[in-house]
Amino acid sequence: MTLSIKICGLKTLPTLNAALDGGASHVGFIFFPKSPRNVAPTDAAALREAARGRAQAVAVTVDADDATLDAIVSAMSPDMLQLHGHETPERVKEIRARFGLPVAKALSVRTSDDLVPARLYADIADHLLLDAKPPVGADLPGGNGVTFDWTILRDTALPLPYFLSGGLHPGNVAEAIRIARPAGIDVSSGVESVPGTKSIGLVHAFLSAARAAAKA
Ligand SMILES: O=C(O)c1ccccc1N[C@@H]1O[C@H](COP(=O)(O)O)[C@@H](O)[C@H]1O
Repeated sequence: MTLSIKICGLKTLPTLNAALDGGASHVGFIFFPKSPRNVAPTDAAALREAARGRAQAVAVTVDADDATLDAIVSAMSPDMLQLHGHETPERVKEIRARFGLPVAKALSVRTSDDLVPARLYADIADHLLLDAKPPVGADLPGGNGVTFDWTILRDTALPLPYFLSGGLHPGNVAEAIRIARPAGIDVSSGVESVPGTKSIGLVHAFLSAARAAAKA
């Protein structure tokens, strides 16, 4: 199986290079001012250039309006958009048509009921991204380091390939892959030393654990 591996919330060249050298297929940049991983479009553009030809650059946004998306897309030309808010199927369709880019729609998951809306995005998004529901009172819709019960994915046929995310780290990614068999995995806080600061050692450990599990 070819597993896509996304390292998200990158802000610096050394950590981007760790992700690229370790074999990440996707690198993610967060455009959400409340996040400790937020980057300015111009900074993301420089990182994106460094990744060009080596990994897909993903712009992560949360209920962004057209002007915000225009600024991000024109500054850094992402390969993919990750919509991590409450974007409706109509809004996802509009964004995909406006930019002509593949879209991953994030869904917040706690129980199998939370997978039901996936069908609404079947002909509209290119991928799903299944993240755990944020804890009550959390400031962020993602990047909270929370897992959900991966076994619910065994009994549910989803209409699109999906990235599994939420609370993954070097110590649990192999089990997550074994249970869920996702098309891709995505990590942010699980490869950080403190929120917003990636650890090169953890990035390498995550990538090698994920690559080994994908081969098993
Ligand atoms: O990481 C963030 O700060 C963030 C902010 C706003 C939307 C999404 C965000 N990150 C995404 O959250 C998931 C899971 O993160 P974690 O591994 O549990 O920390 C991941 O898909 C990130 O792309």
